Amino acid sequence: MRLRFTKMHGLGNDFVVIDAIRQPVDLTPERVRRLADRHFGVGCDQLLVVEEATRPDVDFRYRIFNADGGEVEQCGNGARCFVRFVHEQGLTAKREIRVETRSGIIAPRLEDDGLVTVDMGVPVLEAARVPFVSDSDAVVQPLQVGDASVAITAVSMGNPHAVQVVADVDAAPVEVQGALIERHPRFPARVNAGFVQVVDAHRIRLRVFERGAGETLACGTGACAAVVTVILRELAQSPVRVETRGGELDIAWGGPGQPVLMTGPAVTVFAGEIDID
Ligand SMILES: N[C@@H](CCC[C@H](N)C(=O)O)C(=O)O
Repeated sequence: MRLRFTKMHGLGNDFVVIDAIRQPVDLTPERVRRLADRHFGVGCDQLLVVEEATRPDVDFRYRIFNADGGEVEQCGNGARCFVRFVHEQGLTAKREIRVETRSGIIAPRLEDDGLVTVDMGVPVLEAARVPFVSDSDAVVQPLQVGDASVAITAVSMGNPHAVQVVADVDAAPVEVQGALIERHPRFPARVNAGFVQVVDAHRIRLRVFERGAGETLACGTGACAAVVTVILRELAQSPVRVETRGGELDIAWGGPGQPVLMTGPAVTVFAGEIDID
């Protein structure tokens, strides 16, 4: 199978984007892993597939696969790249679009300055399985990770995140602890592990060990989950600028029951074709 693809990134979280509207695409987990391979394929953290909508009230369907081949529910940096892709490819002229994902509909908007704002939906506090909680036990929970007991907030942004607050994100044991948290029995579907340092009421620093991809330079849904966490823990207030190793994102959240708005860049790097068996 010969596939046309576009390589994109959002703050260094990189993607292979495939148009499945204008070419036949048949992906298996093995093919995803080969495309994502940085030595034998194109290389990416996630593969994004753009498809026709399956319902009349949305413009497109968008599917997300981690580098390990697993299909997942949501991807924030990918959502921004998705909008830039459908514009650059002439698939739509709309600046505000509605997109089906595995975890529901999101609404990204291409701004006049080229940045993209995405309504990422209402976060859910996993411990309580409700979007509105006042119970602090549900906000901060102990998790035994190897020899350490860490205090996590389990937030779903459509996909799962376990966020902990650390004193210094550069010194945080992201690789070692992130890998243990990703596969912790508390999260049967595995989880993205976030490490957040509060700089001041409107600025945090973040690293994320992503499920199915390892540590990435930035994670959009991770940034949303981190902001929800620090606001619920009363360590910060909306809006919050999130510093990642790949750059900065702006996140606004009005509190429980409200959607999270994420604004940041999306960049096209190159396009190509690849033969994949
Ligand atoms: N990098 C993404 C998240 C991609 C999916 C994640 N690894 C998961 O398994 O849930 C983002 O920008 O949100």
